[in-house]
Amino acid sequence: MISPIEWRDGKLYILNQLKLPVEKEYNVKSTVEDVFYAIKDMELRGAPLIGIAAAYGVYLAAKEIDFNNHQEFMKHIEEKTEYLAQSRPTAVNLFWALDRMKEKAKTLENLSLDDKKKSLLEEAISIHKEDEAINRSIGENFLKLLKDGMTIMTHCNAGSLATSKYGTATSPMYLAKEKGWSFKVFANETRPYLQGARLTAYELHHSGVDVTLICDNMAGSLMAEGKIDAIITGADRVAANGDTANKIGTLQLAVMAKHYGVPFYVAVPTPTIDLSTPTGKEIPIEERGSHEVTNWFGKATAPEGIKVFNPAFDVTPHQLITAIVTEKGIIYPPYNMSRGWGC
Ligand SMILES: CSC[C@H]1O[C@H](OP(=O)(O)O)[C@H](O)[C@@H]1O
Repeated sequence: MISPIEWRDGKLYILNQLKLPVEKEYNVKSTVEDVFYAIKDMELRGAPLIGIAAAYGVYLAAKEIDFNNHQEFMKHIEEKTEYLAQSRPTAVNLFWALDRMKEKAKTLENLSLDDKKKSLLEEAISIHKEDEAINRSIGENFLKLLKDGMTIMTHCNAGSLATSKYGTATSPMYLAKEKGWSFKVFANETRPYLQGARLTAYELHHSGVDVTLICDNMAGSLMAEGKIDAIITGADRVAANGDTANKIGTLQLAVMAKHYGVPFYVAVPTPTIDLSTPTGKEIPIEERGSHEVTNWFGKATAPEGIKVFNPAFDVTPHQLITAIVTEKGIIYPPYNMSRGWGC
C-alpha cells in the first residue's frame, strides 16, 4: 500500500497526489505554510490525512519558536492553528487534529522549549499512528457485514491515499484480500477532480484488488442490473444526527441505492463525527475553483469564461444510510451520535 505521508529523518514527506497516477513524487514540507498549501491545493487530501498533515504542521510551526515564555508560545501555536484551519472547511478531522495539538501544547508549560517541541512532534506522530489502527478496525467491523464474493461500489478516494494506511472505505477491501476473500470493486471516477480514477483505481489496482473504473453516470445502471451488493463511501463530516458530508456525487448514489435496495454504508473514523454540528444543514460545504471543472491538466474541457458551480461535497441525509461503520463498531439508525457513537 502506498503511503501518502511519512515522517522520517526529521522531515515531513508528502506524496503529491496531483501528479498521480502518472508520477509518484514525494516532497519535503518544512514549514507550516508548506503544509497549509499542500492541504489547500490538494497535493494531499482526504479527511483523516488532512488531520494528520495539520498535526505535523502545528509541530513545524512550533519548531520556528525561539522563546520559552509559555503565554507567547501558546499565542504562536493558536495563531498557526487558526491559519491551518483556513485551508479547507469541510473535513472536520482538520479541526479535530488542530484542537488536539492545541490541547497538548497547553499541558507543556513546565517543559523546556526543546521538550515542548519534542512533545508536539510525538503527539503528531501518535495521531498518525492511531489512524492506521483506526482504519484497520473499521475494515474488521465491515467484514462482519460483508461476504466473500461481493461486488462493492465506492466513490472518490477514501483509501490508503486519504489516510495513514488501509483507508476507511477501502479497508475492508484490503483486509478481505488478506483473508483470501475476493471482492469485485467498482470505483467511480468522481468528477471533477477524479480522485476515484486517479487515486482509488490506482491504489487498488496496484494492490491486486479486482477493481473496475467507471464514469459517475454509469453507477445507476449497474445498480438497476442488480450488479452491486453494497456501496461503501468515506466521509468528511458526520453530524450529530448522522447526516454525512462526503465527496460531491455521494448523495445521488445514496438516493439510487435506496431506490434499488442496495445497502449504503459509510466508513467513519470517530474523529470524523462532529457532535457540535447538529445536522447536515450546518456542515460548511467547500466550493472550489472553476478551473477544476473547465480544465484537466491544462486542457480546456469547457468554453472560456463559462459560469461554473463547483461544490466539493454534498450531504447525504441519515435516512439514506444503512449503517455507519466506525472503529468502535457498527452504528445503525436511528443515529444519535451523542450516545457514545451509538455502537
Ligand atoms: C477517508 S475519507 C476521505 C474523503 O475525503 C475526500 O474528499 P477530498 O478528496 O476533497 O479531500 C472524499 O470526500 C473522501 O470520501
